[in-house]
Amino acid sequence: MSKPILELRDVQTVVNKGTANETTILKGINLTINEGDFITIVGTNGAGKSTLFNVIGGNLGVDAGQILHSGVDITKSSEEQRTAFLARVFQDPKLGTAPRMTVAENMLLATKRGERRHLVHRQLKANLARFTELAATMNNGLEKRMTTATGALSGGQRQALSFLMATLKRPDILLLDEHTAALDPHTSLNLLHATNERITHDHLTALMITHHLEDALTYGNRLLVLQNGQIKADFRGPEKQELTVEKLYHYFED
Ligand SMILES: Nc1ncnc2c1ncn2[C@@H]1O[C@H](COP(=O)(O)OP(=O)(O)OP(=O)(O)O)[C@@H](O)[C@H]1O
Repeated sequence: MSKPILELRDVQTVVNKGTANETTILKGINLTINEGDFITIVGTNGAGKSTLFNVIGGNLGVDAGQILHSGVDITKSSEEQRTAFLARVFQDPKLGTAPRMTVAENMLLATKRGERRHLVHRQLKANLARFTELAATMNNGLEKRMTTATGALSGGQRQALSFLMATLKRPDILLLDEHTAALDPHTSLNLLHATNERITHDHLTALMITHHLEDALTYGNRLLVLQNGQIKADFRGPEKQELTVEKLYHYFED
């Protein structure tokens, strides 16, 4: 049986505390994520999806409740500490890569996620063949640009690189925050296929926020609907397989 890799127990997050704008964003989130879960997350604008990733990633503190990683309480641990076991890919292709460094240099840095990082050129040479092979799995010509500065890549190639970097050193938890939303339909589909391949092949545990209901249905073994800071539905296995866009769409109606 799969083991819980991440647990959120009655997590609440309040912003603008003590002011007239005080708002509770996450209103008691209870969530157990098992090893190998690939969870897609949908919900209306402002439902709290990115905030959920922020509290998991440690970018935002919690005001009540607990977060556990493999049974260990990490509620108070910093964002930096969590990078040892967690990786995140954002919507913006510019985030997650160093623009002046080459593709290969960025990949080398990514192998040291969660450690003190510095580039050793000897290691670059030793890893180049492996990095090139990995880049080729992205199916977008990234492997031909290993010595190109990342800032000169297309948005699709840069986002593919961000994804590769997030998974190069196996994370216990991979957070995908609308990571294909800024890409054109073809490039987006290509990255989604590559994402699914990597998650399935490496048995990664991943959470993926998307506004595309078809994608939320197609990928993963679980689907969460977030509404107004709460988990409104949690579909798994056969229940998820039987879901349709029409049924899911009801959650978006007033
Ligand atoms: N640091 C913050 N300070 C004040 N309000 C915040 C903060 N972070 C999030 N919010 C508010 O909390 C609510 C949830 O935001 P969040 O970005 O998590 O929603 P979302 O589901 O990711 O939305 P979208 O689909 O538009 O990306 C929004 O109303 C947002 O304005």
